[in-house]
Amino acid sequence: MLPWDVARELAHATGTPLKAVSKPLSDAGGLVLASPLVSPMAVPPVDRAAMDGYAVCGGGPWRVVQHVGAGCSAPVVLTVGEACSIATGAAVPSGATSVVRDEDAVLVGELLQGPAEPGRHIRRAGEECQADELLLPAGVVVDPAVLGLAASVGLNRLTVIPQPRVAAFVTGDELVHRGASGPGRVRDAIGPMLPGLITRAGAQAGPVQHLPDSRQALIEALRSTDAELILVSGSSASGPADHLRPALAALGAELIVDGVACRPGHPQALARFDDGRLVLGLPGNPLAALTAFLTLGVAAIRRMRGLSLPALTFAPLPGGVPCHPRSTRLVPVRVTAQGAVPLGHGGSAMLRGAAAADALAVIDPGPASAIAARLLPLDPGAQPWAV
Ligand SMILES: Nc1nc2c(c(=O)[nH]1)N[C@H]1C(S)=C(S)[C@@H](COP(=O)(O)OP(=O)(O)OC[C@H]3O[C@@H](n4cnc5c(N)ncnc54)[C@H](O)[C@@H]3O)O[C@H]1N2
Ligand code: MOO
Repeated sequence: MLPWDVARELAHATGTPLKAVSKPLSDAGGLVLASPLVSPMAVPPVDRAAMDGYAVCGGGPWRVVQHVGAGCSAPVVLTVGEACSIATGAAVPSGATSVVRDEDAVLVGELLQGPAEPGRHIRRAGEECQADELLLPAGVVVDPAVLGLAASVGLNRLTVIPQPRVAAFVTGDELVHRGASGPGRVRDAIGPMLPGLITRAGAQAGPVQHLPDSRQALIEALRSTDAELILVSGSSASGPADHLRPALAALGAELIVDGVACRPGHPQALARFDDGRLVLGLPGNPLAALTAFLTLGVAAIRRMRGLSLPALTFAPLPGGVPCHPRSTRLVPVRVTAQGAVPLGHGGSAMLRGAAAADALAVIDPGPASAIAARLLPLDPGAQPWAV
């Protein structure tokens, strides 16, 4: 049974970043830069007007000689005493010393007057970046602003790490997928959570497949997929219907994490096949499955995506939360301006607390109560935050 932090770091270390590929910008969103983003050109490439108005040369008054639209590429030259009307973003004519905004411009006949400090309202060539300048290091998530930046420096493609593929097998003869639980029937609450968790963690979710409680069926399922990460729920303990560890042993997988000292979620397991595929065992109790995915699953996926394991930020726990003497407690909390407030309903078979929560408070083992805790976001796509 490994301490929670050790298990999480081990899961991260066990993942292997996928091989970098080149993708058009339209397919690169959400992936991680595999190489630094370097601008191939100076931006802006030429001096541009920052306002709609008039480009002027020297002191006023000026005679308006022509118009320069944003898409105008013909060379325009101004000499002292001349002006041309200009649109925001248009290249300023050579000779222009300033731009007078429309609202500051006074036009009397063909003569223009207005304030014209040298350089005013002109975006200088190279002001945002120079050619060959490093803009972002490898390891940054390509979010919308990164896509826009890449486009604005003239790139059509990015070198990125593709999404890992995640297969999901939900086991349990007692499970039903429609209608109510009852004697001998338990409504599957893990299957509906997995696609969103996988997607929000930045991976590609295959269909959730349901398996009977059969060692052979599990062995065949594990053999059948080439996904980089395979989730198996509901076979993690040591009962007669819990086939995960025997199936992994039969297939020669290496058990990397065999239980984690946390509550809920202690029977979780992580194993690796010779070909590098990882298997994550999610305990059958639904909150335990969720905590296991957020602990080991997110850590392994982040490494496969080329991301580090973020340090979690602390928040105060008003009133304190009792520690467990030996295990890390994972407690559903809502993050407020006053700190992280436990919501109750955090038993391992319940999702009511988690569904209303923003995060799990990570309560380190100890003899008494914790007055602050790290926060593990319930949304695996969220950044850890502080209050
Ligand atoms: N002798 C021991 N028994 C148990 C231990 C233990 O250490 N020794 N650990 C308990 C804990 S903690 C957990 S968590 C579970 C883990 O069990 P499994 O991963 O083997 O899962 P099951 O036994 O199949 O199911 C446990 C529980 O969860 C319900 N379940 C299963 N799958 C789903 C699902 N998809 N949706 C909703 N509920 C599900 C299942 O019906 C059981 O009630 O083991 C404890 N026992
Ligand atoms: O640890 Mo179990 O995973 O509490 O429900």
